[in-house]
Amino acid sequence: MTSFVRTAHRLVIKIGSSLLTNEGRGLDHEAMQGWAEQIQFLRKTGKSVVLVSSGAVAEGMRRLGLNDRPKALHELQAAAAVGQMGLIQGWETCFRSYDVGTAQILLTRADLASRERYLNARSTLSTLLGWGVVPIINENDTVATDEIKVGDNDTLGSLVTQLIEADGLVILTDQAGLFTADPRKNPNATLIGEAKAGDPNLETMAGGAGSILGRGGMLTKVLAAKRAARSGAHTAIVWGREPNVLNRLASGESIGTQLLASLPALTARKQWLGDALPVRGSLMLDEGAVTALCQEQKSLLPVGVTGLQGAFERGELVSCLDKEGKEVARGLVNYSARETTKILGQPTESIENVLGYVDEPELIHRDNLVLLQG
Ligand SMILES: Nc1ncnc2c1ncn2[C@@H]1O[C@H](COP(=O)(O)OP(=O)(O)O)[C@@H](O)[C@H]1O
Ligand SMILES: N[C@@H](CCC(=O)OP(=O)(O)O)C(=O)O
Repeated sequence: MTSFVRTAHRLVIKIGSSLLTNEGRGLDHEAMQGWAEQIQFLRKTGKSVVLVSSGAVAEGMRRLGLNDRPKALHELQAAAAVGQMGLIQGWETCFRSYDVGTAQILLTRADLASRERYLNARSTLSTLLGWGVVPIINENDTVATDEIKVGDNDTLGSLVTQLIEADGLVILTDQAGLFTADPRKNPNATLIGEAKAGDPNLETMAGGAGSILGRGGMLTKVLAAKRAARSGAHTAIVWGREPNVLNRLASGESIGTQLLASLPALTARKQWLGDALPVRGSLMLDEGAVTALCQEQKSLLPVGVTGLQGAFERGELVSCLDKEGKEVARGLVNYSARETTKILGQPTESIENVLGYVDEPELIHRDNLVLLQG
């Protein structure tokens, strides 16, 4: 088993809060220096690296002397603002010692959901990489509210992987990798060396965060791998304190867990459509519609829809669910929820009779549809 990192050209490396802040005791400058040195080594071997760094809230809590994560949103946002200063200062100092420039990029889901801002972020990141600068990304926690936030940096890391079309995502965390169960709770859990990204069994093994510092736990990492795989990228989940972890991965040593992409990459627009936009509702599909979408590469017609949920508008993203409620696809819907309620189950020829007009013959056109296999 060889690590995919060896042949990757463009990598996103994500480092979690508890690793960075020494389990909340304060930024671990020595460890940061070690990762910066290894990233510099990777860059010297011709790889481009984008860093996704957590730790703003954890470091803010330490600087403010808070023992518990603030519950009030304004306090959480303020703590993140305090901690982000230390975080970026720390990274700047580490990379500066190797004469490498850094850039701070703070994003929210709203930035990624707007096609224009998404493309802007992409060209800024490409420009920085072209200049040999290491972009350091975090969520813009100081302005992020529930409606516009990504919520955890594993997800953000996978969105950035898609954004820059990286071929690998490396998640450094506080466990050796993905285990068959949370090793903090189950001492008999064993490490998974390699699996297929998107394998639904992985989601049942992965639990929540291990400490008050972490956000998503293993589940968000497994889901991040699934998303990254949609753009053809592989994911490694590894213990960040493993000596020389990044250099060893780059030399091909397989450490931790590798979740490998097995499907052809979606086009950049379809990745954006399926992952960056918020889902506004869902459509329940009959078996014929699921077959038409998943096996026959067809558009979704109203006749194959048996029900819906949500108050979506025309042009918004909706989930397509099979009879068991499993999401099989996502797409931009041509009719609002109000209109869809009236035409569901109807043949396309009846749309005009029922609504008095026809916007499009399909409920979701194939070009605006993303299949979610795996
Ligand atoms: N199946 C699993 N394998 C490994 N760790 C797991 C698993 N399920 C849950 N976890 C927990 O996930 C934690 C890592 O996630 P998290 O706390 O969010 O860290 P990070 O800050 O690195 O994102 C581990 O400390 C562990 O307790
Ligand atoms: N944006 C937040 C990090 C959120 C997060 O996902 O944390 P983690 O699970 O430790 O990667 C912060 O900087 O505190």
